[in-house]
Amino acid sequence: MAIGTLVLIRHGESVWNAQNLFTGWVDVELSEKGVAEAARGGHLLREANLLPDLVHTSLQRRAISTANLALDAADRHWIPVKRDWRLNERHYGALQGKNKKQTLEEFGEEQFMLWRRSYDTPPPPIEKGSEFSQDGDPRYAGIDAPLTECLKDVVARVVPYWENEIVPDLKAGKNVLVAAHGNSLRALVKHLDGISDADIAGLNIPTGIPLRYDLDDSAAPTTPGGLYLDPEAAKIAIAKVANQGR
Ligand SMILES: O=C(O)[C@@H](CO)OP(=O)(O)O
Repeated sequence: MAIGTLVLIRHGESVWNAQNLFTGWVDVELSEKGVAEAARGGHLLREANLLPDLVHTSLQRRAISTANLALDAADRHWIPVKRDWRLNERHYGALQGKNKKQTLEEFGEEQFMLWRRSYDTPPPPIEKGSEFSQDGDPRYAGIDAPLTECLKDVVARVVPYWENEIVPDLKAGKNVLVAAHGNSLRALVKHLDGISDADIAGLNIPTGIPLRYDLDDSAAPTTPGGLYLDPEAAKIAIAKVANQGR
């Protein structure tokens, strides 16, 4: 059986993306623009005749809503869904809820970029019980939820999920949509494309634009980097993510 096609989609713009706040595990909703981006993502899937048979999402509203809106627009709202915390955004520790521009001004460019894009430097841990902490959230009952994460920590949870949960669906011939987050998708793309720990700092994922990966029988990409369904819009949106905080 031919292996299915993989499509990754980062959620549409969230209300905290619009306000330039570190978000992580805080469960914010899509902005109006994000709702439109998600629906457009679904139209792009339909135009490309890239219809998912199955969707994987995180446990966070912005990814779940994006999947629902995109699949609705593609007339695939009825497909099976699997959700898992391992596709969640990177936990941003004590930075959750903080403004990116103010953080840059307060701590300087070097520290800001270390926290935001270095592979193995996590932000300080969030204090349990503080305003933007997730302790007591029933969706994380039974897991050892992180209090902060660097990208390396995200790779350590996303890659096993990819291997054990997503690859078997692809190998069963299903086209799989993964609706997730900037940093959980950076972790997955790092693994798929074999990007080095240093080079991954320069990779950013735009909101709401489907990224197609055709795979060989071992689920390795045949086109490194995949193909955005709207490459021009992706280029502009990638630069916008890279420049957040400035
Ligand atoms: O705030 C976050 O959770 C992420 C994604 O929006 O931000 P960044 O791109 O700065 O890692």
